[in-house]
Amino acid sequence: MPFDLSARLAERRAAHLYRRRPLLDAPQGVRVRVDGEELLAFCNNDYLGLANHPEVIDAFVAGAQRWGVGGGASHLVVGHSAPHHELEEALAVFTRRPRALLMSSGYMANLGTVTALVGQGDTVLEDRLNHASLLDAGLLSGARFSRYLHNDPASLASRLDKATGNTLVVTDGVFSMDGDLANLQALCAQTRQRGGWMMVDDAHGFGCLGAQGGGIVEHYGLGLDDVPVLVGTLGKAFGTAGAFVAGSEELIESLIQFARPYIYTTSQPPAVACATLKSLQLLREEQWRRSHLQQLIKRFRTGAAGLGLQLMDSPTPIQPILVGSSDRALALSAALRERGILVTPIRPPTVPRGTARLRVTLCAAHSEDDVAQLLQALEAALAALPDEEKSHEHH
Ligand SMILES: Cc1ncc(COP(=O)(O)O)c(C=O)c1O
Repeated sequence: MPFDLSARLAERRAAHLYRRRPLLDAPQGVRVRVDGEELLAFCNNDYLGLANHPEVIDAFVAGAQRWGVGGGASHLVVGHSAPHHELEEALAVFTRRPRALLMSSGYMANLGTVTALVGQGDTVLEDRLNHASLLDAGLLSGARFSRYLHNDPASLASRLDKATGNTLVVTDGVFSMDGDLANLQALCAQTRQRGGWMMVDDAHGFGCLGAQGGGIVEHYGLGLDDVPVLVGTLGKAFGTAGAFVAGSEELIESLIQFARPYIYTTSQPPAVACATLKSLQLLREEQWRRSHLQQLIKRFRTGAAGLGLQLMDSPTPIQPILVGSSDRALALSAALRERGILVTPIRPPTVPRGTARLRVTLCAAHSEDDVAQLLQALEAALAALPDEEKSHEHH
């Protein structure tokens, strides 16, 4: 009997780490039907409310009529179509980089970029709280792989001093499970000083940070020399699907030549690129989405602090409530659900042990009333938890 899968599954269940998939029976949005229940949701990454925007849907439908459905081949064979190309040009303008390359997902963009840039004899240094796709990419690359303390330029500097070969420093722009920003100015300065290259995955910053939604590099005013490798994803604030890498002409040409997850996969449906072109336009032009989101973030943080909840240092729509143990996170999420609110618990190994949390995400499609409803439900849910479940301490 080579595989004892049932023992592995039982172990996961016993540790309160078993995952199940809520079944969504509605378009993505603020009011959804999940597992047969109508719920007010605070857990998707559709930060600007574009996933279900009528103009984005129209662009997608018109794109399918004009270009068909399937990409049909990989980009290097005959799958690179005019909408993909147009989107790449628009993304280069948007990111103020010479070029951009469209990828099928953020996971693949990260895997493809890191593995194309470093290999045996090189070094890859990552924030210890980076997204799983970046950590997997570092391991797969075959380069010497080391993780520095979260957002700590001194910890990065000591590793840079020991680095060999080409050195790639990799960080999330906005940390996906905490919502805090990378300390990019200091990290970039250390990296440049010691001849490394900085790669930023700004999956959660694009659309939300910066006056024009240009993400963390716009927020800090960082150029190509500071961040030569910039990754963004299109399934979050853009509301569609896919990802991109932006940088120099040479970087993009190198990825086309060497990034295996780019080369050996079918291109995304061209209609998705048509939809993304429309959502990019809305994301840039409709500034009110970002300012409304900022209002909601302020309202939530003030209310949650008033309830004594342990928040994180986050100026972004990702507003986790630290709970501690996995069973407490599950209990609080269930208590909210009984009150008509959906907030998913996040448990190890997605976050470090003892830091299970409810990852509240806010979205421009929420109203102030929705946030007030969430706060009321949180107050009632906390009061209803059994005594041992009430502590807000960080275990
Ligand atoms: C920081 C970060 N990078 C990359 C990804 C992966 O992007 P995608 O969903 O497009 O694969 C995610 C989440 O999905 C993320 O949070």
